[in-house]
Parts: sequence; structure tokens; C-alpha cells
Amino acid sequence: MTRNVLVIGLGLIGGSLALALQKSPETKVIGYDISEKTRELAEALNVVHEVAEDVEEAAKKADFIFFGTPVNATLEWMDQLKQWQLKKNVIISDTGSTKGLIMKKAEELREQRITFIGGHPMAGSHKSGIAAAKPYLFENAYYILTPFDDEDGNNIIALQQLLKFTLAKIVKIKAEEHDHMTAVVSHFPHIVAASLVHQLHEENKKFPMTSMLAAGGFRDITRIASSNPMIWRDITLQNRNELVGQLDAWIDEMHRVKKILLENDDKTIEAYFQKAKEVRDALPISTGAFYTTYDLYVDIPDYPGVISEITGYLAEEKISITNIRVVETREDVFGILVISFQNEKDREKAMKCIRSHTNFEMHVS
Ligand SMILES: NC(=O)C1=CN([C@@H]2O[C@H](COP(=O)(O)OP(=O)(O)OC[C@H]3O[C@@H](n4cnc5c(N)ncnc54)[C@H](O)[C@@H]3O)[C@@H](O)[C@H]2O)C=CC1
Ligand SMILES: O=C(O)C(=O)Cc1ccc(O)cc1
Repeated sequence: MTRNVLVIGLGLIGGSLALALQKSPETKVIGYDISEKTRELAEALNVVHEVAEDVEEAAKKADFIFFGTPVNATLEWMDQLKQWQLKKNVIISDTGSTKGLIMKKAEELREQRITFIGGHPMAGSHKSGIAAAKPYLFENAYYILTPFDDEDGNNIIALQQLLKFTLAKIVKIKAEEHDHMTAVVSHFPHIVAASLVHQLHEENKKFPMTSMLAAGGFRDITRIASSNPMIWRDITLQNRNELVGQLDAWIDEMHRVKKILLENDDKTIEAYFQKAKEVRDALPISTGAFYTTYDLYVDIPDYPGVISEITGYLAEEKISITNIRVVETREDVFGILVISFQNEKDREKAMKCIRSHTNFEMHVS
């Protein structure tokens, strides 16, 4: 029997989820987005099997409903659906970056015997919109669920069985703990990234060459400042308390750094960076704690067409890549081509393929 999955909000995350869930057998994925352009694209790009023009009608027939909307819009939808005639066993979930207020709102649904299990795939990027959606976006990433403590286990299992088509690693966490931890590793870093960009903007007025000198390090640390401001407005508003806590801790830390600088003691300064390096190097990033990529570093010579030559070899063998970039300490100089793959197998196939055509040196991170 075909089951109906409705995804409301078809941007980067909702679109990627819809694409992943299409891999589930006997499942019809129906989508809705407030933007007409996105609805048109959803159809044109086959992100869903069908676009719903009347979302309430689609919700009535749904076995699962997911929200891929900004978190404040999710709260509004949750209020609305209290008035709808839903299927008795429908399971509702979301993908929002915050969980506290959403699970609070879910208590109201629960009073009406509507099942809601909070969800948050810990993968994504600074990109937004349906055009950036990818079926494998969540592969190997953690996918957090925040069910009520006494949620019926069968409902959690049913949701997990559907979500396994994302190929993500599903974990269960309490909503409050979720909001604390994501403030540390995701939400607060966004504020830091934005503040560094604001600082550059001010400095650039006095020294207009500054932004031209912004090399790899500045770009790496501020990449997320290019994210969708509306998404981050809502996250910041919903996780305000945790963010104020993180900000206080950061201000204390900056006072500590200032003291170290004023003391002008080389050993303490080196120890500060040494400790940070040790903690950073030990992060389980490459084993899938957060955003797993399988990077291949190729030392390329500087001749025209070398990148398309390499991607051409990979395309011939149908090896798909998820990202490609050139890195160097100076960004205007050719050097190392970094190609990212979805998994280890693809990276190995790519190494073999490039080796069979070239003598370029390669290494993995
Ligand atoms: N961007 C990221 O890397 C991640 C985002 N998230 C969460 O996923 C959710 C979606 O974020 P993205 O896909 O990145 O944003 P996005 O901007 O790519 O997509 C949001 C989509 O929701 C639609 N939308 C906005 N208001 C709506 C409403 N009231 N009703 C229906 N559709 C509406 C927009 O038209 C857009 O297509 C957010 O709750 C965010 O916190 C979770 C993990 C990662
Ligand atoms: O691009 C990045 O590094 C991100 O920060 C992606 C991201 C954004 C929001 C989330 O709730 C989870 C992951």
C-alpha cells in the first residue's frame, strides 16, 4: 500500500529530504512551499512526486508530514494543523535547527492526540533554496530526533524506518540538551562569523585593501555568514537564552585572551594556540561527527583546462563528486585541487581513475 509523505517547505533541507524519501519504496512524496517559484521548481526538478496546491487537503491524506520551513514558520504551521482533520496515525516531524519551542508547541498537538517527533538533520550548508537540494545531503551526518520521553516506541521506529533512506545516523536527544549543544557548535559560531564580517566591513572603510587580503583562513571561518539571514533570524530568536549564555562565556574568554596579550608572554600565547590545535585536531569530523566529506587532494600543474580534464575522466567513469575547489595559501595561484566525494568507495575509484590517466600526486586528508 502506498504511503503519503508531505513535505512543507522545499528549500535546501526540505527539498533534500523530499529527494531522499523518494528512494523509499511505495512512498509518494508530496510537497508544498509558500513560494510559487519554488513550487514550480519542485515540479520541474522532480524534487517531489507531486506538488500540493491545497496543503490542508494533502495533509488530510498524509501518513507523515515534515516541515522544512524556517523555525518560526514551523510554529505557525503547527498551530494551523490543530484545526485540520488528519489521519489518526499520522506522524509529524520537522527539520528545524532549534527544538525547545517546537517541542513545547508539540505538547499542544499531543493534547489532541497528534503525534509529533522533533527532528534535526545535522547537515547542510550556507546555501539555501530548492536549487541547492541534494538527495544525499544527509548521508553519514547525524540526524537528531527529540521525541517526548514517553513517546510510543512504535511511532519512533516508524519514523526511523522512513528516515533511514536519508542514510543519516539517527540519534535521540532531549530537546533542551539539543538546544544547548547546537548553540555551542552551530548557532553561536554563526554570530561569531557574522561579527567578523561586520568588523572587516568597518575596517575596510579605513583600509580599502583589507577585504582583498581576506585569504583562506578568513573565508573558512566566515563561510557560514553567507547563510540565509531569515533562517538565522528565527534560530537566534528561538535559542536566545542559550546564545546569551554562549556570548557571556565568549566575552570571558576574550578577556582572558586580552590579558594574555597584555602580559606579552610567548609561552602562554603558544600554549593557548597549542591547546586549541589539540582539541580541534581531535574532533571526530572526518569520521562523521558533523559534516563528513571524503576529500581527495590532487597536486595539479598550472595549464589551461587541467580541472576540466580531471572532472572529464571522473565523468567518463560516472564517479559523482559533491564539491570541487582549488586551495593554496595564495588564492590566485593554482596548486591543489580538492575534490569531495559522497563516500570512501567513490574516492578510491576516483584515485584509481586519475592515476590511470595522469601522474599527478594525490593524497587524502
Ligand atoms: N541550512 C542548513 O544548513 C540547515 C537548516 N536546517 C533547518 O531547516 C529548515 C529549512 O532551512 P533551509 O532549507 O536551509 O532554508 P531554505 O531557505 O533553503 O528553505 C526554506 C523554504 O521554506 C519556504 N518557506 C518559508 N516560509 C514558509 C511558510 N510559511 N510555509 C511554507 N514554506 C515556507 C521557503 O520558500 C523556502 O523554500 C530551517 O528550520 C532550518 O533551521 C536544518 C539543518 C541544516
Ligand atoms: O554550513 C554549515 O557549516 C552549517 O552550519 C550547516 C548547518 C546549518 C544549520 C543547522 O541546523 C545545521 C547545520
